Amino acid sequence: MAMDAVGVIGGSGLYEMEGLEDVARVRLETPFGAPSDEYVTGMLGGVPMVFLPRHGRGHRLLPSEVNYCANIHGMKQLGVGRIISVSAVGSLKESIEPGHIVIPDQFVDRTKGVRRDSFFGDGLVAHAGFADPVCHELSVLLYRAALTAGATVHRGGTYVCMEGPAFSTRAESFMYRSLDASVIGMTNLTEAKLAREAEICYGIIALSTDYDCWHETHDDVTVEAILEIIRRNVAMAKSIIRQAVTEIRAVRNCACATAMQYAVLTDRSVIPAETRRKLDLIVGKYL
Ligand SMILES: CSC[C@H]1O[C@H](OP(=O)(O)O)[C@H](O)[C@@H]1O
Ligand SMILES: Nc1ncnc2[nH]cnc12
Repeated sequence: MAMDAVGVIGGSGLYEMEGLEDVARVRLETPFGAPSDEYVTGMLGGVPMVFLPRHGRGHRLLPSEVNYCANIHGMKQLGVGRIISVSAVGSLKESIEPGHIVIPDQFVDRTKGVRRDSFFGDGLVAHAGFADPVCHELSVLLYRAALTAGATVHRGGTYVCMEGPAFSTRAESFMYRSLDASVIGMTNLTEAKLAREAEICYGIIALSTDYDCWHETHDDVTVEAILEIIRRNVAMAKSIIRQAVTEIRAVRNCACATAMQYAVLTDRSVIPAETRRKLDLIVGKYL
């Protein structure tokens, strides 16, 4: 059996992935609309890879405007079994300094229902288990790869996913700290939910770029400061990916691949034909 591809979703500051062989650009349509940009497919150390810049090339899409459903559906169409997200995050802990890497394993949802975060609806009800929202095996792999690549890396932690686009108020930032959350960003929770529904493993390389606005002796977050830290650390993120890919196994042994096996509630006889068609790639095998 051919190996599943590894998808990389590049966040702020990561719009291209160099070093792939046999590169092709693929423009896809999905039943959920258009993805953020063309996918780039290629090979890395013998592993099939698919890259997509989350906000589009040129960073054109707000976190709330990204069509996450289309992005994940496109990854599924291209045979992706694991997604590595690369993201910029604000730090909510003193010990997570700008320039450090975090591999988050939990989320707090502060999105506002503006963005679509489920493939389901339109006559088909399903509830995915999301107690452990990222793939443990993939996260361990990313943690080890980050150590090998020479990063200062924090294993685990809670990612607060806010709606944006404005950054947090100081009161909000203090509130997230009181929850013992580790980092804050605007994108990853939505992707993790959809990846779970699509039975794709999801793991995060989060680059700490700032101390948000809670720190007494560091400046409040600005885009300029974020971009400067990303510029200095983007090579590290790419080297973590390259390292991780060399150790990825052909077969997935985690629960992600069968996550939706018992998730569909709707009586099969009442699912509208159009909805069946739309969701065929996601849960067709269970209907
Ligand atoms: C660059 S400012 C805030 C922006 O950066 C993060 O993006 P991504 O998660 O795609 O790396 C954050 O979530 C915001 O979208
Ligand atoms: N402080 C912050 N808040 C939200 N998203 C971010 N991305 C990077 N830094 C951030």
